[in-house]
Amino acid sequence: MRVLVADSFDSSGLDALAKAGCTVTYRPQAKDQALVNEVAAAAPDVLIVRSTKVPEAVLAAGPLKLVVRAGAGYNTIDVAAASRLGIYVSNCPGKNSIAVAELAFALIAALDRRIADNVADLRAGVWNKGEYGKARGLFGRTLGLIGLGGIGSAMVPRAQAFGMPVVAWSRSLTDERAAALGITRLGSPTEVAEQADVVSVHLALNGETRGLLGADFFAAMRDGAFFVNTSRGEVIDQPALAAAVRDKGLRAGLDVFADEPSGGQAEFHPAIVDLPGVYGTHHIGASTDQAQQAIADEAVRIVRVFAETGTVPNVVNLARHTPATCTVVIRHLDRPGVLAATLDAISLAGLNVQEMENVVFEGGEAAVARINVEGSPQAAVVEAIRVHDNVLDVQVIGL
Ligand SMILES: NC(=O)c1ccc[n+]([C@@H]2O[C@H](COP(=O)([O-])OP(=O)(O)OC[C@H]3O[C@@H](n4cnc5c(N)ncnc54)[C@H](O)[C@@H]3O)[C@@H](O)[C@H]2O)c1
Ligand SMILES: O=C(O)[C@H](O)COP(=O)(O)O
Repeated sequence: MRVLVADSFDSSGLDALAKAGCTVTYRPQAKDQALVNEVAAAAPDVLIVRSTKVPEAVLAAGPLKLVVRAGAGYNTIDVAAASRLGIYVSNCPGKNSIAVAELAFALIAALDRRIADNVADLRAGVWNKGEYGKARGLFGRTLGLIGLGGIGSAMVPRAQAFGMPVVAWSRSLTDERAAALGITRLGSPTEVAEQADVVSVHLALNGETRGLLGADFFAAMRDGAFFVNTSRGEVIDQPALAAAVRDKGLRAGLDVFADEPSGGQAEFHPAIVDLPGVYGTHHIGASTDQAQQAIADEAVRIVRVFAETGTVPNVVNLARHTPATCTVVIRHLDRPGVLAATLDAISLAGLNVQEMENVVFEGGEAAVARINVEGSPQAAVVEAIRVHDNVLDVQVIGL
């Protein structure tokens, strides 16, 4: 299996891929047209990336079968194009959650004590205990979480260790899960904004979450509250946040920015980072040795399973629902030609097969095929399948 790795990747992962028999091309700097050229030249089966953008031109440049996002968020991959081209997209869910939660807490503590300003003043020869001695402290202040997936969940025990009550909004959070976690479930992001002293955002970026937190959300936040975003810059309306920083004394810790560079070094100067009270970091949430090792292990596991079984762990772009309207269940003797004849009958009837499986009973004498089709097989089609010498029984179940 040929694997192109187009981002920095833990060396243990490169070694493990080679040990698994993969031919590995490592091009951590390949971006844009250079990446298109690398895919065309290396003809990889698998592309592994971190934040490197994977547009349709990259997907179409070679015989790719699988793109592995060595991380959590896959918004930088044109998933719709991958789906059209029949290319799997997988990610490594949960493997960097602790690292990101650690950074979010580092930002929260840094905002409270204004650590970055402390450091800058001291380096400039200014001693100012009078000013920097004014901090409210975190104990007893409420943390509001928006999104309670891998990272949001990792925030909860950390907040509890700091003595911070937690309120949260997440589309799938139930009262039962909230009670089990020892947190309070709220009904909307705005309610979180109203009730929290510190808000931390942990949403995936997609069509529904882009720009989700705008002027109304920041208007609902408490004066002087803290806002931390380690998810994606595009989830928030950055000018609205900047206005809230200026007008109501919000402090913000931002690890991610709209239109940030996808590589390790570049010119980049978003206006918001110049505001007093805003601490920006360089999209480093996942960048700990521990997290990158765990990510590499998972990316290698995905490639190995794919190479060894043809199935792919953690796929994010399989259809959740197909247009199938019924399942044709064929109990048959496990002989060559049964499935071919069945599919011929289905095809001749103009029915479109959506999904299928065939399971074999112990001993290998008999098997059952389940074929989900779009459309209703007429009695004649069912009979055409049933008359095959090795078919025992045919049943049609509506979906
Ligand atoms: N700063 C970093 O280095 C860093 C590292 C890892 C992840 N991230 C970002 O953080 C995000 C969250 O990571 P995670 O590991 O917790 O992912 P996750 O998939 O476990 O959680 C995603 C959360 O987003 C919510 N969500 C998704 N679509 C939604 C929608 N349409 N409406 C409402 N809620 C929706 C989910 O319900 C879930 O709560 C990632 O998608 C990624 O963008 C950043
Ligand atoms: O979604 C992720 O996993 C993070 O944003 C990490 O991005 P990175 O791999 O480019 O550091």
